[in-house]
Order: sequence, then structure tokens, then C-alpha cells
Amino acid sequence: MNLNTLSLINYKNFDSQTFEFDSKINCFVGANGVGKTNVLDAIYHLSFGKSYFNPIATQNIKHDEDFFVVDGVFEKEDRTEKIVVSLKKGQKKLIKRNGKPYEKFSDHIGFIPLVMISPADRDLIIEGSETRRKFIDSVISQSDKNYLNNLINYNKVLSQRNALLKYFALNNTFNAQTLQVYNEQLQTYGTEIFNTRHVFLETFIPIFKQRYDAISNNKEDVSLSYKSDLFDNDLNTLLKENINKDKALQYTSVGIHKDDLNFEIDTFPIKKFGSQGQQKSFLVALKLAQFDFIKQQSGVPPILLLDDIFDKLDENRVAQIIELVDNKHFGQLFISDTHADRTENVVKQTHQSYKIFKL
Ligand SMILES: Nc1ncnc2c1ncn2[C@@H]1O[C@H](COP(=O)(O)OP(=O)(O)OP(=O)(O)O)[C@@H](O)[C@H]1O
Repeated sequence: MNLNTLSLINYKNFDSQTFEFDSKINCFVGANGVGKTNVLDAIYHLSFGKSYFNPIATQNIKHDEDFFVVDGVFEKEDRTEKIVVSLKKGQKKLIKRNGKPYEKFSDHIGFIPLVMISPADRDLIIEGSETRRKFIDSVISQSDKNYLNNLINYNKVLSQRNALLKYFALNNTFNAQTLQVYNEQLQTYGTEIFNTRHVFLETFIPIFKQRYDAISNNKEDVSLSYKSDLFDNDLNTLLKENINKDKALQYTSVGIHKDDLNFEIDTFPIKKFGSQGQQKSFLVALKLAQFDFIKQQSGVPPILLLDDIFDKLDENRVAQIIELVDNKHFGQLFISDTHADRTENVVKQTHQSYKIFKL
């Protein structure tokens, strides 16, 4: 699967621009702030219908304009697929495939498999557990529609249960039966989500370790493990056990919405004890494992976006990453870098066709 053409109108710092891409490697080079990351984010929009960096959709419209259009022409299994994402201020965002708007954006997820590796991934290490759950969810959702539906349903019931707990507290009342209806629904959706995450991580963790060992040349031992309340008991029992706590807090304190991943290096948390280069290697390994997993599930290599990934990595690690890219396992690649020479040297070594865009 390839992105052949990308056209932007009023997207962030671009007013009107069209790119014709190489089917293998495309590099965007230029000084800080010229828009290299913005082009990658536009490509991300075509896969996920939203920005990787800015959750406020209207802030992706060029300043002083009132709409943006991101238009991509892909080649997928010998067919041409035109994806257009557009947003006008005051209106709902539109995602169209070959001219036909999607009613539910979730139907588009997975159609253009894509993985972004960016310095912003550091949030996965430094931020709270929600960021790591979102990561797991986005990896699984790209190949499992049922999972995405369970997640949507779980979150709906969870907010209803939380609203009910608030209502009880405000009105000084309690009704165990109504609460039980929600508990049972959470149990149904939550158990499926837990099982899917568990099975997914059993496949994913060994892939991740392999990737890390290759990047670091087996220099350090890293581990990734799954933390969930549901390892202790079934969700219905846990909800019942924690009812007094939930009444006091006025929200649901146990469930798969509290799941987390532990990231460790040589048995210590990587957040506190990993160097910047080790943390970056960890994140790159995590994302390359995401790439491998999606490829395994969908049979096609996802588009890979590498935003500024060479900084902070020593030459050996950069060489390792490029060696990984330098084989048939990968599909189309987009790279952004401030150092034009470094990028050109690196991509030349891969002996693949490439295009360099100087922004
Ligand atoms: N909505 C917007 N309207 C106009 N310009 C915007 C908008 N959002 C971001 N920008 C501009 O985009 C530029 C940043 O672009 P981008 O992050 O792609 O830079 P970059 O080339 O990747 O730089 P670096 O090398 O520093 O990572 C900034 O100049 C910023 O002001």
C-alpha cells in the first residue's frame, strides 16, 4: 500500500501544496519550524482522521483561515483509493473515501494501516496510564473492529455508572439494583477487552523484546508487562467489593479503564532510570513492534512515519534502525529530519529508491 500524492489546503503552515511521493522512501528536510512534522501529521490524518499531536481539530486549520483539506491518493491492492479529510470551522469534520463520506469515523480505522514514530512518544513513558492504554487500544483497533466496539460500549456504560454514583451522592440515595445493571454490562464488555489485551500482549511483548535487543545490540535488559485489576478477580466481583469506595469517590475505581503497562530497564522503571537514548530506543522498539504486529494481522506493511527519530541515538543505534528498514519487511517510509546530509547518507545506505523534499 502506497501514498502516491498528498495535497494540502490551509493545513497548519501550508496554504496550498502538492507532493508526489516515491513508493519506498520520502524525506522531508529543512530548518526547525518549516513544516516537516506537519506533513507527516497530514498523512496521519488520512489514516486516523485526526492529528497525532493536536487533539483540538480546529487548531490544525491555518491561522486566519476557516477550513482545511487534506487529500491523499493511495494505491491499495492495485486499486486507487482517494481519502479526503476536511474541516470547516463550525461544522463537523468529514472523512471521505472515493467521494463518499463515512457516517462513523471508526469504520475508517484500519483501512490505511500506519505507524508514527515521533519525539512526542515520550509521553508514553512520562505521562499517566491513559496514554499507555490509548497506545494499546490504537494498536489493537487497527485490526479488530469488535474490540473498538467493546471499548466504545464500555466507556458509555462507565460514564453512565459514574453519573449514577454522582446522582446517589447528590441526592443522598442508593439503589443497588440499578447499579447492578451497569456492573453486569461493564463485566461483559470489560472481560472481552481484558482478554483481548491479554492475548495481544502475549504476542506483542516478545516482538517488542526482539526489536529492542536488535536496536541496543543486547546491551540492556528491558521488560514490558500488563497490569490489570482483572488479574485479581472478575470485574463484577471487583465492582461489588469496591462499592463503598466508589460511592465515596463518586466514580468507578476498578476496571479495565485503570489498566496500565509497566516499562522497565534492568528491573527498574525506565521513566526514572533510563537514559534519554535508552528511553528513545525503548519507544522506537515499541513502535516497530506495533508495525510488526499490524503487518502480521493485516498482511500488508503499514506506512511508517519517522519524525525526527535520529536525534539522541548514537551511530550504532541509528545504523541498527536503518538496517531494520533496509529489508523487504518494510513498505513506504516517510522521514523528517533537520540534517539534510545525515538523512541522505542514511537513506543511501538502504539501496532503495528515495525522494528528498527540501522544505
Ligand atoms: N494552525 C496553524 N496555522 C499556521 N501555522 C501553524 C499552525 N500550526 C502550526 N503552525 C506552524 O507550523 C510550524 C511547525 O511546523 P512543524 O512542527 O512541522 O515544524 P518542523 O519542520 O517539524 O520543525 P522541527 O525541526 O522544529 O521539528 C510552526 O512554525 C508553527 O507556527
